Amino acid sequence: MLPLAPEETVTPDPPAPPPTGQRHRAARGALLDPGQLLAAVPEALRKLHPRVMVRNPVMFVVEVGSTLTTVSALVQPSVFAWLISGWLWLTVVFANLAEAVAERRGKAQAESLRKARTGTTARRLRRWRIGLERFEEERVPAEHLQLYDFVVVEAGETVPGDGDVVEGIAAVDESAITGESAPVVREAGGDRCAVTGGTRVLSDRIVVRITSKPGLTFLDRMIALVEGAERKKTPNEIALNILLASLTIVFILSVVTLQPFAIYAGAEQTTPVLVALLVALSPTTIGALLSAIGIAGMDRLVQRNVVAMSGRAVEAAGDVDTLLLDKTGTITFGNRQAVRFLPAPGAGELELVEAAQLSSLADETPEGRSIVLLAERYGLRERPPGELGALEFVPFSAQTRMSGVDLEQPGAWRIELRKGAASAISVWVYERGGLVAGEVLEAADVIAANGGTPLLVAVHDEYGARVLGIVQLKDVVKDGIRERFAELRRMGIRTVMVTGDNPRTAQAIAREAGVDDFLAEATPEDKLALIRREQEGGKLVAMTGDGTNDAPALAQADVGVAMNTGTSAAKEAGNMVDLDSNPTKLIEIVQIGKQLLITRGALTTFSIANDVAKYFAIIPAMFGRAYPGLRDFNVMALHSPTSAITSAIIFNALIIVGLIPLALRGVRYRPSSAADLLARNLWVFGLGGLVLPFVGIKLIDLVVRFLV
Ligand SMILES: Nc1ncnc2c1ncn2[C@@H]1O[C@H](COP(=O)(O)OP(=O)(O)OP(=O)(O)O)[C@@H](O)[C@H]1O
Ligand SMILES: [K+]
Ligand SMILES: [Mg+2]
Repeated sequence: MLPLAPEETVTPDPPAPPPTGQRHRAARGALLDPGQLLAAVPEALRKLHPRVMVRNPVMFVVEVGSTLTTVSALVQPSVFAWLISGWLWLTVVFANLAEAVAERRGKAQAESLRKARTGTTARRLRRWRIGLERFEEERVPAEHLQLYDFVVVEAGETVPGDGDVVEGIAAVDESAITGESAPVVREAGGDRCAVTGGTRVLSDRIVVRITSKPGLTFLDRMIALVEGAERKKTPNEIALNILLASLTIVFILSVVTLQPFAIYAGAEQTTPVLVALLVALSPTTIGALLSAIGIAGMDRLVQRNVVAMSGRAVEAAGDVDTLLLDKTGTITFGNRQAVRFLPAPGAGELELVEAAQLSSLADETPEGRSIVLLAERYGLRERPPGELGALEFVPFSAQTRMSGVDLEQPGAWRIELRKGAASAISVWVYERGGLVAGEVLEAADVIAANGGTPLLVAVHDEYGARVLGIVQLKDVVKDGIRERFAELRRMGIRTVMVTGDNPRTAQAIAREAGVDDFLAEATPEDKLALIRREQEGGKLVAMTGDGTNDAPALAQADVGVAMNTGTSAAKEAGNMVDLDSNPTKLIEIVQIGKQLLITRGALTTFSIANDVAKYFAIIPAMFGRAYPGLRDFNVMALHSPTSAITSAIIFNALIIVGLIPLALRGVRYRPSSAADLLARNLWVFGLGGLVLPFVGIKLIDLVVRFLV
């Protein structure tokens, strides 16, 4: 037993940071603010360090080119050389700016999370003398808490670390972490026992057992994540980077080998011209925005209160083929309520109600609680346990699909009561020498076929084993869930509803909700097997879960979203945590992942199309004099060779800044199949990428012609 009222009175902690519910909104509004761009300039300049730049091969080449051009401008000064050199440096700075702006929001968020962490003092409990059940409080800085320490948290105080409530119940303000200002209830025992360090207790007093090691709390990990300290390139990003780097190498080779031909043709080119050609041809737009796109994708998840442990998980979410969704709580509202008692032939109604009530006394599931409530309407009150002899409760488990109680007056009588799934109870009764009447099973089937869940109530006593009747549980399919599944289908994603419920109920709900497939009477092992099967067929699988028995499946899934209220085992196993603990969030996560992939694809298409167009501006300008035939290609009718090249480079730099908002916000898209999206992207971003430079470079040329 744990300690009770402490003797000393303790002054509460310094006031916790103000609820940061506004945080997300404020950050979102600031996304496209030019002030944000300006504020990120110092960071963008710091990133010019070659050690940082080299991580981005395309932009590193531009930086080297800028240096060469600057040297050449110093040796052979001209307005043209200085213009090119200046704009090349700007190109690099703009690329860094994209990344810096993307990181800023995470940094701001990390800052506000840090405030929730610092300065918290813990009221740690210390056993006063070995063997005595007396405890003493001591105050220690939160960072010094060890695994398995016990701490007291009272109204007005900040929870000093992650842990499970072992005593008491409290309203907790989790806004510092979730941004959600409505308080939540956390209580000892059951599924809602987890509290997170940095949240604030609003009422009452709880004792918490710490479950995180110092420096490894959820808050610490979240700070590291949003700050990007742990950001590693994802396999897709690495692959794209290799592709971009190879393209750049090809262009370097072609530009370098161009010079001998140029000299032969009597059109020797200067360093600024060669570098400009290289930069114009290289995929600088996507090279500049790639990392910002990834950071922004993670950030969009954080805005929706989802913490992804890796960028890879976000990408996987965008590629998911199969979505596993729980029935109860995800597709339906999940508070399955008892609505009716149906006595079996030969059994009395009150007999059934009483058996159902007794078997639910210790059943903390929503189903169990609702049975006790419904029984009260029959005038049955909970009785003091002594009256019933010795009680032994049998808790509900997803494996047994039943729960109940054994009552015993040793030496006198013994009664076993069970309630549960029809199949499970039938077996239980049969094993004890009884048989379930056909009428009962028929009635159960009718309930199931209408989407309800029948629970059979059975007794085993001196007269043998028999079924007393049925409790009908009702659950309602969430509004709008059908439309969401239709959306997912348009994206080519298969939805599978997984439930411990019987196949009839499952089928009825599956049809009503419009999922593609369902798995009924599923145990956690079945879930794991289903994921493996899908993966063997080359599919990427996403799922949500909260229980400890979901942990293996969460670990196996390509995208495993753990609920924040769930057990620590589930949170460790998954690769994302939903702070709102809303299982339907999985659908949004998939959409965010898709948007990330689509944005990256669209901007890559745009970037490469763009470079093709620049080719037409620069090549005729370079060789127009040596090969008059090329002048026919000078479709843009630019003022002069130098003006053409300068305009192309200015356009190349400006397009990066122009696309930063799109990279951060993500390309807007409507759910549709991959093929449709590809076609649309080719049209919009491919064609747009081809045409835009012609217009842009021409316009810039109209100004630049007066300079060079
Ligand atoms: N508290 C309970 N006591 C006895 N039997 C129960 C209880 N709760 C559920 N059952 C029975 O066990 C079956 C399995 O329940 P379980 O919670 O594993 O799955 P579910 O809630 O139906 O589906 P999901 O996997 O979507 O949560 C239910 O269909 C019901 O017949
Ligand atoms: K380019
Ligand atoms: Mg359940």
